[in-house]
Amino acid sequence: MVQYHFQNTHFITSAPNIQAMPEDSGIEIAFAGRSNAGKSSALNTLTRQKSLARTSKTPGRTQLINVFEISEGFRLIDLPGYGFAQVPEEVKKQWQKSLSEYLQDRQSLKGIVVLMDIRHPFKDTDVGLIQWAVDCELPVLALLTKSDKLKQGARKTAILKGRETAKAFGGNVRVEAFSSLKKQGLDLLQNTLVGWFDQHLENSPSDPE
Ligand SMILES: Nc1nc2c(ncn2[C@@H]2O[C@H](COP(=O)(O)OP(=O)(O)OP(=O)(O)O)[C@@H](O)[C@H]2O)c(=O)[nH]1
Ligand SMILES: [Mg+2]
Repeated sequence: MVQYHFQNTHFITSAPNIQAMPEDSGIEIAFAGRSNAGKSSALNTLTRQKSLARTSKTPGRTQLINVFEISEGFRLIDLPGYGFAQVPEEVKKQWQKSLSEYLQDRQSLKGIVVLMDIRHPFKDTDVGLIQWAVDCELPVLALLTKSDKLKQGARKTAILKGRETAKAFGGNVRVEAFSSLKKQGLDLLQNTLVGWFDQHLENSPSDPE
């Protein structure tokens, strides 16, 4: 059985496009979501590292495809955030292009964590991304982030509403609350990724050992 030591995750590269990424083999799980949703923070929480992925109060911090490796052949990808208006049009175009190329062409992509602020989840682009992943038969973990920003009652309501929304996608979409600040949902995130990794190892034993 493979042990995944998330705390050993290290930075590999920041790629402007998929050509600049490591060889397309092994298993990759991508963290996607709107700018400022908490993708980089979630990666840091998952890997128990303060500043593995750069976080920022300013939306649009992650403009490149950041590649991290847990161990050989097991990678986590911090994708550029979408949906942030205050970026020059040219820059925006370039990074949306690298994002869609990555999602469409990357063979090693085996699961997507879609992060959405619990206070305003399931915006059009989120919905489009989740539906796309479901259509490609990729499993999706939808994390409602910054759950510490809501009181318990409102948090529960948001989760239930999110799960109701997720039913419409018709695929393997799980919705859970997450807080990097409070470490809420951390075990769930970790266990889900381990499940995805293990499933792919079972299906293709020639993949990484
Ligand atoms: N209260 C609270 N704030 C959070 C949490 N997670 C992230 N934040 C804050 O939200 C802001 C954005 O976080 P990032 O992790 O940089 O967001 P991102 O999705 O990587 O953003 P881009 O790289 O711009 O796409 C930062 O100010 C974080 O401190 C959380 O669980 N709770
Ligand atoms: Mg980021």
